[in-house]
Amino acid sequence: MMTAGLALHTDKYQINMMYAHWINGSHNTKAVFEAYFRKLPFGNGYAVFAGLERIVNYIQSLSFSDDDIAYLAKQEEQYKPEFLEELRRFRFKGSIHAMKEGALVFPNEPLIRVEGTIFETQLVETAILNFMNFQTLIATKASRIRQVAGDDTLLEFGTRRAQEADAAVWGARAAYIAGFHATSNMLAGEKFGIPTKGTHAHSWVQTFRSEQEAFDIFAQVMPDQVTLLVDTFDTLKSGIPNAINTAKKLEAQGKRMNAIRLDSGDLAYLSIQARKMLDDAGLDYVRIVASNDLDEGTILDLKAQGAKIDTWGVGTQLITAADQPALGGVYKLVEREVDGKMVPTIKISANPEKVSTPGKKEVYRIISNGSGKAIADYICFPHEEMPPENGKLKLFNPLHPYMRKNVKNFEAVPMLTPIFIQGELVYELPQLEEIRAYHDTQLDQFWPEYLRKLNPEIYRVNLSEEVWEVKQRMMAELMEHSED
Ligand SMILES: Nc1ncnc2c1ncn2[C@@H]1O[C@H](COP(=O)(O)OP(=O)(O)OP(=O)(O)O)[C@@H](O)[C@H]1O
Ligand SMILES: O=P(O)(O)OC[C@H]1O[C@H](OP(=O)(O)OP(=O)(O)O)[C@H](O)[C@@H]1O
Ligand SMILES: O=C(O)c1cccnc1
Repeated sequence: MMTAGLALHTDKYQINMMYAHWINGSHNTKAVFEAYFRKLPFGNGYAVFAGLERIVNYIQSLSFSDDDIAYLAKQEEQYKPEFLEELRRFRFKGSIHAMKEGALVFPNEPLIRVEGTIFETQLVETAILNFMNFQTLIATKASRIRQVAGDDTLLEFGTRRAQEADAAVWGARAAYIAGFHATSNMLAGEKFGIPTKGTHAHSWVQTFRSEQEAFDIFAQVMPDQVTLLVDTFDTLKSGIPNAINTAKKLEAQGKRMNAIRLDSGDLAYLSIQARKMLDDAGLDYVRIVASNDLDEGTILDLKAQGAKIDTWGVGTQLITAADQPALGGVYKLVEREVDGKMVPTIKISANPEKVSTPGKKEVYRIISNGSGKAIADYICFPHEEMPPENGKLKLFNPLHPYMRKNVKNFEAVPMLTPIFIQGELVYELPQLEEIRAYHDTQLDQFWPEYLRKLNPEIYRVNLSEEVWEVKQRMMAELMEHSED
């Protein structure tokens, strides 16, 4: 498990740029970077921001150990010893603003803003993107699964097929933020306080002379918690009848079996049959858990088929975000120091969508006072007054001029929260339950058309006129220069 000692969890080019800045004497030049993604994953209408706690842990313990320095000293770049001494003294002294975990977030808005020297802001790029991209991706995937599952219980079962330990543990946390109810991963339970749940494997049944014996023994050990896996031999002919026998034996002791688990075959048909068999035996309280490569599509389909499943165990498809295994979040320089003053900077691309938006920016969520619902996200410079003095806000999309809207009677909620100010942690990390509750209030702030899984409405993310003008001016200037 990767814990402390993540200073070298960065790409070599960051160290090389730090070195070149140091040689050049420009390493203390101030810089502002913003992290954002350009495209929502899974065709969803929103993403669920996650990763901040890991980022905070990382920044707080960011220092180069003796081993790190020794390793750097061996590189073919032959970094000078004085540079390595500089790294040995290194502490992050910059400022970080970020969305809160559980926030609904949208393309092209800054999710994390990092300010400091070019030296420190460059170093942290790789790890910040790594944590933000993965955890936001899994939280968003979990949110989609939660939508189709309605009020059913969702268990995260992915560890054995996750892309290694960190992904399993932090992925379990991301899934919990977005509405999963428990995880099978005990370390995630211990570390974060996520409720843990477990049934048993086929091997439990296989180690006994009979399925009945296996069920009875397991049920005696933890009677009220027990969930019996019924598909080792024949679900309808042996698994469910044996589970019913066990449940009856428990009843005779005044105890109640929790559930059965189906893990193969036609889960719609089998769950309907199982429900009937359990109900006919007077066991209407015994619930039905299903697992087996479940995903949002299969769950939706199973529900449409009338499956009688109360609890869904979801592993591989969730923890690997199998239908889109990466979120393409980027970290772009938006301001740099020139002669002691901060000036906006832009990155041009042949693809207009990839042109970065210059200048350090704030994000406001514009909430209608009438409906309490979000109207748009509004990106402006920190010096721009929000809400404007006249109380009116012009929302415009210069690429689609017909999409103009004037809003009055709104609240402008600042979305970027101070996390570190000049190296000091100023944010109290919320309890996981608070994050989960915050996520629910976030969902409540959006009309259903933005939340639906299929072909959601595109939520507005608008630039202020000033930001737009600066961007246009800088693009035009660069074009002029390139024509020379
Ligand atoms: N009624 C159903 N409608 C749609 N999908 C289903 C239904 N029942 C099960 N599934 C899904 O179909 C897939 C079936 O997987 P698979 O072909 O491996 O069969 P299996 O029953 O698991 O067989 P095995 O016994 O070999 O494990 C799983 O992803 C499962 O969730
Ligand atoms: O299918 P997933 O969504 O990834 O969910 C987790 C799966 O992992 C287990 O199977 P596995 O064959 O690994 O072990 P078992 O012997 O306990 O069935 C479990 O029975 C589920 O089928
Ligand atoms: O508890 C379970 O049933 C479980 C846990 C992990 C993976 N599959 C199933």
